[in-house]
Amino acid sequence: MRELVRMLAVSRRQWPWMAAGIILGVFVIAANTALMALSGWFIASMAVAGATAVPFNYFFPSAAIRALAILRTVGRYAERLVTHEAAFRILADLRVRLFRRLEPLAPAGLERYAGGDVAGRLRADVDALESVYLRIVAPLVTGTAAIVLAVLVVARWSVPAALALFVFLMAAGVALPLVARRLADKPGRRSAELSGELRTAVTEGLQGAEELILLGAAERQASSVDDLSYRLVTAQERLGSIGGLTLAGGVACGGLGVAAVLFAGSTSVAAGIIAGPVLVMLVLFSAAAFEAAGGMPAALQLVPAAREAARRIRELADAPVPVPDPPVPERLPAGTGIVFRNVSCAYDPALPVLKGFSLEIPAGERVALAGPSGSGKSTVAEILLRFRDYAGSVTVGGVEISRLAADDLREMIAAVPQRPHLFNATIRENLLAGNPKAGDAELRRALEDACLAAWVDALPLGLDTPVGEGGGAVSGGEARRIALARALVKDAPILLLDEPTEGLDAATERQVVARLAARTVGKTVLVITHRPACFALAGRVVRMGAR
Ligand SMILES: Nc1ncnc2c1ncn2[C@@H]1O[C@H](COP(=O)(O)OP(=O)(O)OP(=O)(O)O)[C@@H](O)[C@H]1O
Repeated sequence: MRELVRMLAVSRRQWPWMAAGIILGVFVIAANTALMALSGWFIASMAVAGATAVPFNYFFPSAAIRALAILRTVGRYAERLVTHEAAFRILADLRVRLFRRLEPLAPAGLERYAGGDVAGRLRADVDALESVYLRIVAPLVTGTAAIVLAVLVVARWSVPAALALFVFLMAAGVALPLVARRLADKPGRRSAELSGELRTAVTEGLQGAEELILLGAAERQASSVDDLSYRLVTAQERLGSIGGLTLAGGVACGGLGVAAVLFAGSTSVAAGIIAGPVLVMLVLFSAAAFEAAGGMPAALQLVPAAREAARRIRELADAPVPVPDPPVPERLPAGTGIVFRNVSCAYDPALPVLKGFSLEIPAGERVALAGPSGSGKSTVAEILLRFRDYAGSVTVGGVEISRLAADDLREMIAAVPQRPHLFNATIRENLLAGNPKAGDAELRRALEDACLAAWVDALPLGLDTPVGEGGGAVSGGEARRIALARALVKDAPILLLDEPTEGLDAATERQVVARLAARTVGKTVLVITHRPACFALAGRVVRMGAR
C-alpha cells in the first residue's frame, strides 16, 4: 500500500479534486439510500392508510422522493465528472513528472530497460494508476462511509436490525474484499509483469522484423509473443474468476443481509417498537447500503496490479542519474578548448574502456580521433557530452565539465552521434530541432554544407518531405547528412562528429568534408572517424590504441 500512498502523495496538487469527488460520491450514496428507504416507507404507509382509512399526508413524502431522485441523478453526474477530472489530472501530473525524471537518465541510465518497456511504463503503467483513485480509493472511502452511515441510521429505529446489517455489511465490505485482495495478489502482480514483457517482445519483434525474417527467427519471436500472451491471459482469467466469485459472494451477502435485517426488524415490529412501514423502509435502506458497499471487493482486487504498476514506475523514476548536475553549477566558460587528462571509464568495472586517456584540443583547433573499432572513441564523445561518468579530468574552457550543468554544456556543443536519430517528422522539423529559431536561409546553408540541397530541391515536397519513423523513408547516407545539417543549424562553438561520412560514396564524402572544412573554420572540432578522407577536415589526427 505504501507504493500507492506515495503515488497519491505525488499528486498532492489534485487532492482538492479527489476530495470533492469522494464527497460527491458519499452524497450520491446518501441520496440513493434515502430515496430507496423513503419510497419503501411511502408505499407501505400508503397501503396501510388505504387499508385502515386513516388520513395520510402524501404531499411531503412524494415531493421529497422527487427531490431525492433529482439530487441522485445530478449528484451522480457531478460525481462522475469530478472523479474523472481528478483521475485525468493525476495521470497528466504523473506522466509529466516521470518524463522529467527520465530525461536526465538518457542514454546511460535507460540502457538496462528495453525501449518498449520504458514506453510501456510511461503509458500503460501510468494508465493502470488511473484506477488507484477512481477504482480503489473512491469506492473504498465511499463504501466505508456507506457502512457507517447505514448502521447508524438503522440503529436509530432497530438495534437488532442494525447489528444484523453491520455483520453482513462487514462481510461484504471488509472480509470479502480482503479475501479477494489476497487471492488476486499473485495473479495481479504477474499480470502487470507479463504485460510489460509482452510489450517489450512485441516492440522488439516489430522494430527488428526485417532482421528476424532474414535470420528465419520470426517464427521463434512469434511463438515467444504467443507464449507470453497465453500466460498473460491465464493470469487475467484467474483475476476474472476471482472477480466473478467475489461479485457472487457480494450478492449473496447482500441477499442474506437484507433477509437478516427483515428477520431482526420483524422482532422489533412484533414487540411494537417500530411500525410495519418503517421495517419496509429499513429493508430497502439496507439493500441500498449493500449496493454502495458492493464496489469494495473489486476495489481491493485491483490493489496488487496497481501496486506493481506503481513499483515499476518508481523503479524507473528513482533510477540514479548517471552523471548528476552539481548542486551549484559553474557559469559557462568563455573558451572552447577541450582537455581530457588521465581519463578512465568503464561500463563493466572488470573491463575498462578508457585508461589514462589524455587529449588536448585548443580552442579553434580541429582534431580527428582515429583508432581500432572498440578502442573507446565514441565513449570519449559521450563523456564530453556528460552522458557517461568518468574518472580523471575533462575540462571545456578550463572548467571541469562535472561542475557545469549538463544542459549548459550541451548548449556549447553541436553533435552528430554515431547512430543519429531522426524524428518521425519532415526534413524541416528535423533541422529545426537543432535551432527552432533558424530561418529558411540558415536551413538552406546547412543543407548545402551537408551536400543535401540538390536532393531536397528534387523532392516534390522539398523541406516538407516526411522522413518516416527513425528516418526509415530516407537512405542511411541521407539520414546521416540530415543529422549533420541539424548540427550545423545549431551553430554551436564546439562541433563533435562521430563518423559523419559513414555510408557516403567517395565523391559525396569528399564534397561534404570540403564544405565542412570551410564551414568550421574557427570552431573547436572533434571528429571521430575511421575514414582517411575525413582526416582532411582536421589539422591533427590522434590515434587511440587498441584496448
Ligand atoms: N552502452 C554500453 N554498455 C556496455 N559496453 C559498451 C557500451 N557502449 C560501448 N561499450 C563497449 O565499450 C567499448 C568501446 O566502445 P566505443 O563505442 O566507445 O568504441 P569505438 O572506438 O567508438 O568503436 P567503433 O569504432 O566500432 O564505433 C566497446 O568494447 C563496447 O563494446
